[in-house]
Amino acid sequence: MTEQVDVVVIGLGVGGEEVAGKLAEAGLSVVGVEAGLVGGECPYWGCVPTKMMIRASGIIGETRRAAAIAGEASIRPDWSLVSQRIRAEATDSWNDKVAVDRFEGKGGRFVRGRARITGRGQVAIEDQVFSARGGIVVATGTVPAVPPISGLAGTPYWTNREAVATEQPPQSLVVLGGGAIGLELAQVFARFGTEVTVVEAARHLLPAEEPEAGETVRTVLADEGVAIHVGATATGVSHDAAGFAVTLDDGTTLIAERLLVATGRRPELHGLGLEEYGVDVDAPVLDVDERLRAAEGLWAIGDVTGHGAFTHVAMYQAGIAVRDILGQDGPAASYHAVPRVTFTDPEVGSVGLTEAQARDAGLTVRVGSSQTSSSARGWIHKSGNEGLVKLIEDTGRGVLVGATAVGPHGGEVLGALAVAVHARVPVRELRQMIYAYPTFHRGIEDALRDLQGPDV
Ligand SMILES: Cc1cc2nc3c(=O)[nH]c(=O)nc-3n(C[C@H](O)[C@H](O)[C@H](O)COP(=O)(O)OP(=O)(O)OC[C@H]3O[C@@H](n4cnc5c(N)ncnc54)[C@H](O)[C@@H]3O)c2cc1C
Ligand SMILES: NC(=O)c1ccc[n+]([C@@H]2O[C@H](COP(=O)([O-])OP(=O)(O)OC[C@H]3O[C@@H](n4cnc5c(N)ncnc54)[C@H](O)[C@@H]3O)[C@@H](O)[C@H]2O)c1
Repeated sequence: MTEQVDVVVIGLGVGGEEVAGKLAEAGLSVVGVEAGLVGGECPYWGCVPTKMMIRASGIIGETRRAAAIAGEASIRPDWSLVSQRIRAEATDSWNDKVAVDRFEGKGGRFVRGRARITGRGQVAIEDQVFSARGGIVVATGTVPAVPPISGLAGTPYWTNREAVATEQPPQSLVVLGGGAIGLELAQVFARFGTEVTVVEAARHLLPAEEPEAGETVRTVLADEGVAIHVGATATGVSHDAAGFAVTLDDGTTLIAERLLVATGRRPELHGLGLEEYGVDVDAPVLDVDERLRAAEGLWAIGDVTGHGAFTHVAMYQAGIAVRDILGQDGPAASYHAVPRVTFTDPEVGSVGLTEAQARDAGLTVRVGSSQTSSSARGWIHKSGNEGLVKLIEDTGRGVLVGATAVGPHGGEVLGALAVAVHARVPVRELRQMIYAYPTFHRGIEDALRDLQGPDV
């Protein structure tokens, strides 16, 4: 028996849950299908629990900075507080009943299982089949991209999921990948007493960011005792009762109790039945237009679309897809000012293009930067004041096309920069603004002064 409905949403992570809930509230008959937990990666294994871990490790970091400023302080890190908080407050011990009830309370119909498109407008979950006259929304997210390193497959390596669920920090940990996941978790575990080694294949940590950002984080992590290998490739992994041995291309062998693989994430397009819509399932991402349409009657949102694997991008796209499905007007998707924050200490906030990306795009750029430690607030802050602001101006238009804020509250300083890049505020306007004294965001004014050359 095939049931007729308006829309089927495949995957109820942050993006799919938002679309399905909003469409149900608008009065459509909506089926939401989820193979795992409603809410997806962010609340159960991603943003929320990792930021709880970071909140705790941040207190440890600040306590260790106290001596030079406020007096001797000591702290005995207790992981059980973090582990219990993740279970009690973030994940309900990985139970999504509240989220399922919330969706059903909006009038949605929930189906647990793995969905597959079996024809245009048709979705099957085992022997349940739905015909969606209004269309299908794919919001299936990503899975960890595990590199094909000899010996790795079949070992009990961690991804973010095991790292979040662990009830005690390991004695020692090798982190493969110096991106957002790798560095956030490396600093957390190091501050809780784990001996951590990071292995990053690129020349800098956080290679998607400005090199200065990665270098600043590298210095701070190294000072905190994290061993860092950049430009290093793992050539082999083995595991026995004693733990992991990871061999690098320079012959070094790293020994650790645990191995965290944090080498990126990728959409899984196979097995969804997307061929029914002529989609190339070997492509790296599910391509969508500015209305989030992947084909006639098929929408896709969130990480699967490859426009930035962030909760705020999934939510932003959800809003546009909902409007389009409901036939409402509104602005099309634009990605010229996607903000992103890596919540290390110091935080790395950035928006838009890096200097290299702007030059590669053929823009004529001016670059200005300032060091947090040279600002009044950074000097007052003292320990833990490593950071910078870097601005990328397109001189042709006299606007910022990219910016980075590294430092204490770098992700909050980013707010002002995101407005400037998003709204294309002229640089000459930014220079006439008044910046409150003594804030970290006054570093923006210093960096504007550093932009060399005449104003347009
Ligand atoms: C450790 C970590 C930390 C992060 N921290 C941040 C952060 O601080 N800030 C931020 O903005 N982002 C962060 N992210 C990224 C954020 O979690 C993702 O961008 C977000 O979850 C994407 O939402 P989504 O709905 O696209 O996909 P997901 O949340 O991945 O949800 C997709 C859902 O689809 C389901 N699914 C897949 N295939 C099927 C199928 N065939 N049938 C039914 N269901 C299916 C999956 O089970 C899953 O629940 C972090 C990610 C990780 C891993
Ligand atoms: N604060 C946040 O917003 C936040 C936090 C965590 C994750 N995320 C999202 O999740 C996504 C995935 O995170 P991630 O850290 O896994 O990916 P990432 O792409 O940010 O970083 C992966 C890193 O691994 C390196 N790498 C790849 N293969 C390697 C190998 N074989 N050996 C050594 N290094 C290797 C890459 O050069 C890169 O630096 C991020 O891109 C981000 O969008 C966001």
